[in-house]
Amino acid sequence: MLDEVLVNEQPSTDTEETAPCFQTPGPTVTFHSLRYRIKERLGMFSRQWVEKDILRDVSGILSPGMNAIMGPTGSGKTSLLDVIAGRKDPKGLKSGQVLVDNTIVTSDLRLCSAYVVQNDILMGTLTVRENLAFSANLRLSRKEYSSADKQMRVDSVIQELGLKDCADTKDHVTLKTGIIYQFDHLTLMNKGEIIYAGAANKAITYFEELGYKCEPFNNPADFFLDVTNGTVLPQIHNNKSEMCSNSDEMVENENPLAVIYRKSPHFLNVKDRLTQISDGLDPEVTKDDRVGYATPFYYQLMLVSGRTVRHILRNPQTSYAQLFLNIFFGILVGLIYYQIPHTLPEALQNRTGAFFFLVINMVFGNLSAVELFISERVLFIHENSSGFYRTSVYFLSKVFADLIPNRILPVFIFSAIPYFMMGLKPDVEAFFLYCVTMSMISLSAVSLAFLISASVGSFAMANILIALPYVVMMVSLAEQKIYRHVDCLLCSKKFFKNTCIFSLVRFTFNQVALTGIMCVCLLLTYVQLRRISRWK
Ligand SMILES: Nc1ncnc2c1ncn2[C@@H]1O[C@H](COP(=O)(O)OP(=O)(O)OP(=O)(O)O)[C@@H](O)[C@H]1O
Repeated sequence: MLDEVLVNEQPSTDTEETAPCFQTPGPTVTFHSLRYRIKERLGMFSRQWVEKDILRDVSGILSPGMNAIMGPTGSGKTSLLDVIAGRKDPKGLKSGQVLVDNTIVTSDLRLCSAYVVQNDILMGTLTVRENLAFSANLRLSRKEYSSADKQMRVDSVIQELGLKDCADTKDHVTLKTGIIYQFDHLTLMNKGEIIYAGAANKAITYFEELGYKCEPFNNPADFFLDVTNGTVLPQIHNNKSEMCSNSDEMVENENPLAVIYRKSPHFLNVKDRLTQISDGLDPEVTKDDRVGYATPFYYQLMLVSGRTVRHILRNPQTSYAQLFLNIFFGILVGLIYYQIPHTLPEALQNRTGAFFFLVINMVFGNLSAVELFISERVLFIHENSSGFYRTSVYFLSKVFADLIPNRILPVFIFSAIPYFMMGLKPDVEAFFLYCVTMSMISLSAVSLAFLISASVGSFAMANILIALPYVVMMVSLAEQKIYRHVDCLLCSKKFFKNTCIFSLVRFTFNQVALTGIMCVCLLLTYVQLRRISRWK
C-alpha cells in the first residue's frame, strides 16, 4: 500500500579519492500523457477480453533528488515507475513518452536506471552493504568506475539514507524505512491518476486548502492515504471542498481529486514546463542506441557465482542435510546388504534389492533441487529486468554452485560407503564405473528437477510435476542397473562370456541415455529461464 521511491541522482565521474564523489545532481525525468492499458480475460475460461486503464493520461516531472510516489494498493504506482523505467510491456503503452534530460528514451532505460520497490527483493543472507555493493559492482561500468569509486558510492548511499547503524546487518526493513522518510518530491496517485505532485512539504497545505484537516497527532503519510482512499472528507467548507465532496457533478468514473489537481496551479505549472520541453524536442535525437550490460560476461559470472556461494555458506542447512542423508542412507543400505554372497540365486536377489534402494536414493534424494529457481524467481526477474546480468550467467552460477556441493560431493560419499560394505568387486575400474553411473543418475534427476523448477512458479506445482518422471526414471534405471550388475557378477565368475559383451553395450547405452537426459534438461532449463517474462 505504501510507496515507491525513486532516487534521481547521477554518479560523478570524478575519480579523485579525496573528492566527494557522486554529488552532482541527476537527470530530470519527465513523462508526458502516459496511458497504459492492459487486457484481461473476463472469466477464467472466458474467451472474452476486457480492457482496463492502469494509467490514465499521467504527466509529471521527477526532478533530481528523492522522489516518492504514494497511493493505495492498485493505484498504479508500480506501473508508473515500470513504464518510466521501461520494465512494462511496451504493447500496453497506448500513448505518451518518457524523456530523460529532454531526450526521448526507449525501454533500454531499464539497463541503466534503478528504483526502490516496496517489496523486499534482496538476497536475505547478504547484509545491506553487500546488497548495495553487488548492485554497484554489476551496474557501474568497470571502465568508468574503479573499485574505490564503487565503494564510495555504496558508502554515500548508506550515509544519505541514514543506514550507517544497520549497514552490516541483514535488516532490510530498515533499508526501506530509511529511504521512505528522505524524499523531497511527492506524487500521490489514485486509480491510475495523479492527485498531487509537488514539493513534499507543501502537500499538507495543498490538501488543507481543499478543506481537509491533518490532525497534529496524525502521521502525514497516513493522512495522505486517508485522503486518497476517501476515508476522510473535507471538514472546512469552501468552493474547492464542495468539488471534492460533490462527486455528482463529476463525469462518471472521474476522480474529483484528480480533476481538481489537473486544474491546480501545481499541474498548470508542470504542464507549461512539459509543453516547453515538447516544443523544444528534436525528434531526431533519441536515446535509442542499444544500451549494453555495464560489465562483461566473465565478471558477471564471478560476482553472481560468488554471491551464490556466499549464500550457500551462510545458509548451509540444505548442504548439511543432503550430506547427512546420504551418509545415513549409505550406511543403512550397507548394513542391510552387508557382504552379499556371490552365489546364485542369493546374489541376484540381494543385488536386486540393494540397487533398487541405491537408485531410489539417487533419484528422490534430489527432490530438493526443485526449489532452486522457484525460491529466487522474484529476485531473478527483478535483477534480470534491471540489467544486472545475463540469463546465462545466472543459470551457470546457480547450476554449478548447486551441483558441486549439493549433488556431486554427496554422491561420491554415498556411493563409496555401501559399495565396500556390500562387498562388491574390489576393483578400481568397477568402482569407478559404479561411481560414474551413480553420478549420472543423480545429475539426470537433478537436471529434471531444474527444468521443472525453472518452468513453474510454485512449489506445489513443481512437486506434482516431478513425481511422475521420477517414478518412471527410478523404475527403469533400477531395472537397467540390476541387470548390468547381475551380468557383471556372472562375468566375474567366468560364466557366459557373451553376456558380458551384451552388458557393456547396455552399459554404454545407459550412460548415453543419462547424458542425453541431463543435457536436454539443462538446455531446456536455460530456455525456460530465458522465457520468463521480464515485462511486469
Ligand atoms: N501486467 C498486469 N496485468 C494485469 N493487471 C495489472 C498488470 N499490471 C498492473 N495491473 C493492475 O493495475 C493496477 C495497478 O497496479 P500497480 O501494481 O501499479 O499498483 P500499485 O499502486 O503499485 O499497488 P501496490 O501498492 O499494491 O503494489 C492493479 O489493479 C493491478 O492489478
